[in-house]
Amino acid sequence: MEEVQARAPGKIILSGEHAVVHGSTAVASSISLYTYVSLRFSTPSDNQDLLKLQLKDPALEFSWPITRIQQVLPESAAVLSSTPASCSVECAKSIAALVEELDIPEAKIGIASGISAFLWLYSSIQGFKPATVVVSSELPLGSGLGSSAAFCVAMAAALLAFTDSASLDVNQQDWQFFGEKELELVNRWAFEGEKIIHGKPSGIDNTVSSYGNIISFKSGNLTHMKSNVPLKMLITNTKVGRNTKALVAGVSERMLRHPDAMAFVFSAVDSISKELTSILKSPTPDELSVTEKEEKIEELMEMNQGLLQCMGVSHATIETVLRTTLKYKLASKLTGAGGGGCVLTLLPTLLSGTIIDKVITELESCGFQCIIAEIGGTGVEVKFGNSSS
Ligand SMILES: Nc1ncnc2c1ncn2[C@@H]1O[C@H](COP(=O)(O)OP(=O)(O)OP(=O)(O)O)[C@@H](O)[C@H]1O
Ligand SMILES: C[C@@](O)(CCO)CC(=O)[O-]
Ligand SMILES: [Mg+2]
Repeated sequence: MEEVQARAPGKIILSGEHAVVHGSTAVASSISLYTYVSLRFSTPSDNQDLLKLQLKDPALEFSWPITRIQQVLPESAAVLSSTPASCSVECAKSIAALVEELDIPEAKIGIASGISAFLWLYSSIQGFKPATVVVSSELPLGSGLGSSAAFCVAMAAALLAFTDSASLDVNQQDWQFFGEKELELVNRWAFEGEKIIHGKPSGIDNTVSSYGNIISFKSGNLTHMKSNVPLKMLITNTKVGRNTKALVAGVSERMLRHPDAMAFVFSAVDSISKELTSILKSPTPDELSVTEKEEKIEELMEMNQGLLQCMGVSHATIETVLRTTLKYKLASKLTGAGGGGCVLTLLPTLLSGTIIDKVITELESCGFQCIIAEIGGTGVEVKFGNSSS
């Protein structure tokens, strides 16, 4: 049987987005919303030499003759699946040519980077085999919940599942995790995909999607942790689309214009993330200390949001969410790249359901979409057999 499914979670960044690209510490958590990738290799009875890609979320399908891909991407055949490699500038140009041939509708042109990442990962890990790949997601795309990372992690997992690098039980029909060494390989390949979509990613998004739970991350070094505080977050999607690559580039340009001031901003974010890490890791003996910790976390979120405004990545709709939740004495901060997208609001343990309902009603009356997702769930998993099972 030559079919496998992979699923990888989205994420929220509790502190440190953007600054993490410049070497500060960041704290991120997986959330229980997943992207699914199914991979089925063609058999001789299929009698076709196409690589097919079905993207359920933008409702688009594409296919390429394998010979066309081989003609355009000969060098990727030299890449070993056990040695993640970046897509070279020449290769990126070749892939761009393949993607331009697709005539993607202008309104959905943002998915071009995802298709490019797919072509690089597929040809590098699996070479030139006819297959059908289907992608679907519970995550809003381009909203700050790590949809690109979940896409790349689930894709890398499905592609590696059939290689010698993966120590998996192909006869097991249930969801299963990779071994530690293989999971690192999935994460490193996903990072190569994120580079194509994000431009200059820090690696925190694909790492928390690969490993799950909560991580403290600084320049590739990570600390895995489970929160000793029962963090309950309201996620408000402003539904303002934006592009992480452009927002990350904008912060780098501001840093070049104001190097000293921005260095202090990044350093302050580093301190906030380190304090948040120690709060989350410290034991919580009783309810009082939970409330005390929640108050500290709220203050850190508020301070981080102020620094994100310094970086120029807030947005009018994000400010509307901040003002609305502040009326109820709740702390909020953007999560992910900002510029629209999603905003986190901490819901303290002692907050009444009535207040939560009022906040959600007011936010949704602004046209926003609110979800309360469990945070700190599992990382990437794979399941052999067809996706209907
Ligand atoms: N399910 C999917 N199907 C197809 N393409 C996807 C999917 N999920 C993500 N992508 C690709 O990733 C892009 C969105 O990535 P982007 O980094 O801009 O947003 P995000 O990852 O949701 O937010 P953030 O990086 O701030 O967490 C899409 O435009 C598309 O190219
Ligand atoms: C904005 C950013 O810090 C997080 C995006 O979710 C980019 C990155 O770290 O790759
Ligand atoms: Mg992304």
